[in-house]
Amino acid sequence: MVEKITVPLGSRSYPIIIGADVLPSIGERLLEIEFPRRVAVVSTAVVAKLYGGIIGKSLQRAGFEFIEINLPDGEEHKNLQTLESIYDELIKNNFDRGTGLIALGGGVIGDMVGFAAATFLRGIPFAQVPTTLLAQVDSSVGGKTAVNHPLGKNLIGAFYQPEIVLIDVATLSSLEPREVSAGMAEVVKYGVIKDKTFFSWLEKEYKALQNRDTLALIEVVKKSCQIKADIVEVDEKEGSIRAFLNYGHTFGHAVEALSGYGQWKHGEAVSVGMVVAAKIAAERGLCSVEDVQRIIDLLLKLDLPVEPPKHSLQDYVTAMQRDKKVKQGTLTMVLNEGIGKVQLTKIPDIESVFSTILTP
Ligand SMILES: NC(=O)c1ccc[n+]([C@@H]2O[C@H](COP(=O)([O-])OP(=O)(O)OC[C@H]3O[C@@H](n4cnc5c(N)ncnc54)[C@H](O)[C@@H]3O)[C@@H](O)[C@H]2O)c1
Ligand SMILES: O=C(O)C(=O)C[C@@H](O)[C@H](O)[C@H](O)COP(=O)(O)O
Ligand SMILES: [Zn+2]
Repeated sequence: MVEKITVPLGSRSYPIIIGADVLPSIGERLLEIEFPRRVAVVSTAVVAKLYGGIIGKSLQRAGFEFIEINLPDGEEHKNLQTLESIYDELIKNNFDRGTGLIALGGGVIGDMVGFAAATFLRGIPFAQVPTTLLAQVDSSVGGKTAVNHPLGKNLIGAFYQPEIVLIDVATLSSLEPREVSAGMAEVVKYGVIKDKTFFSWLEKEYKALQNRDTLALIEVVKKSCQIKADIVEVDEKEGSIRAFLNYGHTFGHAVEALSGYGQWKHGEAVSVGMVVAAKIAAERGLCSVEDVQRIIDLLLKLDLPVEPPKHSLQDYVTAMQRDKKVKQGTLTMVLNEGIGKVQLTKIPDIESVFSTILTP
């Protein structure tokens, strides 16, 4: 069974293919969309060892010429130095405007390869082949590409859409349980921002997802990609409602940067960030304390953290002032109205708002 969702963006529209045996047909699927016949498969050693062979065979069968580039693994390597190593390989191998990139891996690989594709020769086509739950439900879709700066997450990047997203949920069988939980944080986010019924479904079905039941995984990936595609269709470059997808990220990104990239998984930091956002929402009467508790309970069931790491209030404030939703010095946060709906709220007084939440 193969599901297909379209991200409708006019001439830059693209398909998301979701199934449990998609990798062996990658070559044919890239031929169908007239992807360049000379490509670089960019991955990490771990993922290339697991899935590079299947992809290589499929590309070869379909007549593609390809090279493989393996990058160092982990959030701590999502930076300009690693990006430069991609350009180096492409230039050494004479990649030109008739070539393309394939991002094979988690969100770190997808974000970096997307940014390399956006900038190399001012833009070459790329395909997303996400292999973590987080990348399948979120990062491979929507065209946000970036690297981190030591002082802040994703501060250097571009909006650049892939030509296709090829999702094989069978790749999730080799994932560490901690990575499944991290991906589920972004899934919970979709329930809180957009769909109360989906949130309730997650409260009931979370075990099937943790056990990696194939049908449950396809269902959750499909639902998540559809919610994201619907938002991106309306607001590709975050002029308005796309910011809803940033729920939990203002505080989450501060946690990641302050703790040292890689110490907290992105999904774990978002988990804590959602709890913080929900508590602020409750303080302002936007949601009830029962709603906050429901969010906490679901995150705990998914083995996700709900308490922030200890950093000074001033460090948190400084980090959050670098959020991309700060304009003319004022932060806009995404706050939940109950469960299933969010709003954008200006926070001119970050320090006083967060001192109430962070001080026990
Ligand atoms: N662009 C976006 O819209 C967007 C959305 C959400 C998150 N992100 C970014 O995504 C990144 C997090 O992505 P992530 O959680 O996938 O982390 P990740 O890319 O670091 O992958 C997690 C780990 O899983 C390993 N791995 C990948 N696939 C595997 C598989 N099938 N089997 C076994 N191991 C596998 C990787 O080697 C890595 O060690 C962050 O940098 C975050 O900022 C971007
Ligand atoms: O696609 C989006 O828009 C998102 O905000 C999705 C987030 O899950 C993702 O982590 C994104 O990279 C954060 O964006 P940023 O603009 O805050 O860096
Ligand atoms: Zn995220």
